[in-house]
Amino acid sequence: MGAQKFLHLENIEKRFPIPGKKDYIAVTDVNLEIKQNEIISIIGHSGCGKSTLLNMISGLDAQTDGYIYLLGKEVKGPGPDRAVVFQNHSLLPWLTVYQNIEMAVKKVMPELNKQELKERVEKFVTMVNLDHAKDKLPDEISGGMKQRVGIARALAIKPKVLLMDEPFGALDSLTRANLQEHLMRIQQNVQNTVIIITHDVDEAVLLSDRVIMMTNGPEATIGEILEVNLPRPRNRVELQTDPEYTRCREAILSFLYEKFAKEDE
Ligand SMILES: Nc1ncnc2c1ncn2[C@@H]1O[C@H](COP(=O)(O)OP(=O)(O)OP(=O)(O)O)[C@@H](O)[C@H]1O
Repeated sequence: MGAQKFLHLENIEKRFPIPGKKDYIAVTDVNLEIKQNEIISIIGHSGCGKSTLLNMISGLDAQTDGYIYLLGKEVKGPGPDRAVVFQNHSLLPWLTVYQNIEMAVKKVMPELNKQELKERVEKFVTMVNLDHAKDKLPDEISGGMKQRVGIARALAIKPKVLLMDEPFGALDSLTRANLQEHLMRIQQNVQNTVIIITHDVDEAVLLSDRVIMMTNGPEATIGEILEVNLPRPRNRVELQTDPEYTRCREAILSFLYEKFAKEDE
């Protein structure tokens, strides 16, 4: 028997029933193997099934055909081994930054004693540089800070896979760059497997080891997979003149705007 695969998607299909009509086949024939500690991004035009795919990996939705395995075990629903960060920070407004993270850790790691719990929460508050804001409520901090809390909360439960659905999509470009830096730095520390959905070509190249490019729906599937052979840590300014960066950017742009251009975007 070969080595166990980390995360494996096999012949995934998702159909949505449409009342009175034929089912809508959003994605089909998706086969993908994701390695441990790998950062991959999924890019494609609106409606190509990126969120659908992520929801199936998270277990929030079920595929209508095919299998998803995490470390050999079939994914059949949500679980703490897969944490999700959404575009709109889903923090509880009546809890402070600290308490939002604490609540998640308490739930997933009930075995921790008071001191261990405190240390764990503080470690992740510090990891996203929010020590100064730990007693603030979500309404009292900026959008970028809220998203950092979301990332800290997701990572604090020690997931095997971090799933991010356009996590920086709602932020201005400077805040977005700042969060990308946070994510890259954190990744160097915690070595998670990260799957990130993005519409942003530069973000995909900057962050990823591989970029998964989806064809347009209906019946969207993986069109091409691009390997990004850039060493880490990556510096966004230096990358601008790196031939590998340019090659990757051009490959994605050509896929999205030549091979699979979409008129209505
Ligand atoms: N519950 C549903 N019922 C019917 N069709 C659905 C449902 N959810 C999604 N779809 C359709 O499946 C396709 C894929 O949707 P999905 O949200 O995964 O795309 P996406 O690539 O994430 O889009 P965007 O980039 O705009 O967020 C779309 O055509 C969408 O309309």
